[in-house]
Amino acid sequence: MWRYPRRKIAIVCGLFFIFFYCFENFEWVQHVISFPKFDQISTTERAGIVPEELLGTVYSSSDFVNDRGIWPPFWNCEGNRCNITSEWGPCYASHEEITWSKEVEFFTTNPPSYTRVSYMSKSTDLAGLCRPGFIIIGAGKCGTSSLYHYLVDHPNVLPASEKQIHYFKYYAHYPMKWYLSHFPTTISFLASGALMTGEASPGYLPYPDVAHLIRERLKGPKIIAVGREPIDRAYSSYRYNYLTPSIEKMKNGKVKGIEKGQPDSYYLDFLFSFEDMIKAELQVLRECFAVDGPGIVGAREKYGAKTWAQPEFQRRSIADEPPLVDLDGFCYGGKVNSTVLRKQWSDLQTNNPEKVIRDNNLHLVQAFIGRGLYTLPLEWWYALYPRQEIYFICTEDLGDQSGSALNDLGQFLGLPSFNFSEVITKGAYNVGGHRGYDEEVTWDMIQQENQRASSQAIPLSNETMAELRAFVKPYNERLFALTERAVAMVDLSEYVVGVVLSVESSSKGNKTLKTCRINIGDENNPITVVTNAPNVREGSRLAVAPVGSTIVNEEGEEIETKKTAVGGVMSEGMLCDSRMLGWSGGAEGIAAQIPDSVAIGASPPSSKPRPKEGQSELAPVSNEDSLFKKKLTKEEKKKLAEEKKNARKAAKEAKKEESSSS
Ligand SMILES: Nc1ncnc2c1ncn2[C@@H]1O[C@H](COP(=O)(O)OS(=O)(=O)O)[C@@H](OP(=O)(O)O)[C@H]1O
Repeated sequence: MWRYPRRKIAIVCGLFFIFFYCFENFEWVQHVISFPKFDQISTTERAGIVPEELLGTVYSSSDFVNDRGIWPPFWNCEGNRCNITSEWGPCYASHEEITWSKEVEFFTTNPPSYTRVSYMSKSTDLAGLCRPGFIIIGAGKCGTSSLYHYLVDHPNVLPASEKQIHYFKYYAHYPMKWYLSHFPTTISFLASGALMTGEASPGYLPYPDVAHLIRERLKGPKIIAVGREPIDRAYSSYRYNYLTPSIEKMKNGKVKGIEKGQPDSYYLDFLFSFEDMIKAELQVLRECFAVDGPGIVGAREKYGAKTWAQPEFQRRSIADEPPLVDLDGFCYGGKVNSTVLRKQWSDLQTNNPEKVIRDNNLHLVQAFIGRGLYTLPLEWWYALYPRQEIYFICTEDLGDQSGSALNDLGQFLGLPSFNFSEVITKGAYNVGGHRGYDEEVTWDMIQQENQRASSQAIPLSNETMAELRAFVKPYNERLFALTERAVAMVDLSEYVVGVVLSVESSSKGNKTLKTCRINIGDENNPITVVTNAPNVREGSRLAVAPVGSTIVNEEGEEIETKKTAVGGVMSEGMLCDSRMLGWSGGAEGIAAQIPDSVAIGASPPSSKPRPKEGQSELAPVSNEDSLFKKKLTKEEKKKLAEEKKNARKAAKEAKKEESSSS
């Protein structure tokens, strides 16, 4: 038997390899090995734990309902009582007897505990495990790590054992018990007074079958999606998924023929530029989205007849809405983690043999733009989930240090109010291509990094940038129609920093207008801008959108700034508020203040400068109507007029009724 030990070892290793390959790649093998099917999983019949016992200890009855009267998901409660049978709140009852005083004491001084369950486990007993109350589904590189960490800092939210579990994408054939073992146990939930837990797997968003699986298996968690200006997202992904790991690989001598241990810049010659990759991807996407392109045809063929997708296909064809697209499934070479390079990139590689495209994570490296067309995957999610169960948040709002965006999200989740500002001001996670979802960087460091021009500017030629912007625009508009949130690009290069030389105030009706002479670079030819921003005075350094520059309104539409008469004076541009600059924080209609360190005539900085210690940032907000106020579209104006008319009619009728009854 052991005469040829090397051969034997090779055979055993080969068999192992074949087994794992088949197991990972062929569903039928997984069936033969037979993990319990989801519907075979029983909920435990054991008696639950009475939370009333805990009221006044770790829980208080007000924890169960927030200021807007919303219950956290899964809490089977009514009034002040929770219904305890086999399940309690988000958890399955534990088999263990719980001594509350001991447990409470233990969990106030210890982190939450997790049950370790092997993915080979055949047990269907979910006793002692809890389900997620929220799932952050992506998109990747949109701040999902920060959002997850901000949320789990809420005193009533417990973290999962890791940020991204990716169960529904990669491991859905493992038992449900394995998935739930990534969340804190029932005991730690109860003893810590937690109301929910959750996870953030950016790989969920792009896949229609993941949307369906989560809906089918969990029935309850709130879905949170994050979107960022698509070109920023694409560049972040280029750095994180391509540039940084490829340089690391070459630096460590893992690429044959390339010298190791050189400075980063040395390796750039061996890598494709952002421009190269974007051009190739634009071609792929154009082909894929053609009327009979694979994104549309593939989606129809794969999902058109599925019971859960069919109604949406039908609805869209009757309503004459754009067809559903399966971008990741059919535009980038098929399967996730596929090593298939689409023709456009393999051509690039053939023509530039000295350059490399890494062969792992190809699905991310090929989808820099695609992953930012958020509306395409989200349209599947919105078709499968009731609107009130999905929340879309913009990355640009995540850094709002007042915490208001997070407070709104907390309300949506049904959490008691919490000052998220304290958590956000500490910093952000996974910044600037740093690897590691749990790595926090302070805002000061982020600002320093942003100020280094090289890390800021997106390296695209003007033509490619314009082409890319035009390409993503209709998808941003579709996203706005779906979610009412805009992720439009702000091109700061068209705006200039100016200093106010003089201000003249005048009244127009109940508005106070200020006519400002502003030096935007040519001291002898200042421009005139009329504004009603309350925080403008002589010497203010501000950002100006001059005539000819583009502004993006709240609907995501681009409008060219024109010379316009305001209060009888010709205004040669407008002042920018934070939203126009894409800065987080800062009230609407308040002119963004630029620090003295930014030269007159230069473009404004891409993130909001932090005020110096003790320096008040802005003048008080005025209640006056603002020049920056949202411009209504024709339809919106019509709708508003109709609503006002109906309200007047209703008021009249009510009055009539009142007088006839008296
Ligand atoms: N609070 C806040 N505000 C604005 N932007 C933020 C915030 N937190 C994280 N980020 C930026 O998001 C990028 C990381 O996203 P993810 O954590 O989703 O990345 S990952 O997909 O999990 O790898 C990463 O982008 P880049 O720095 O451009 O790479 C982060 O800087």
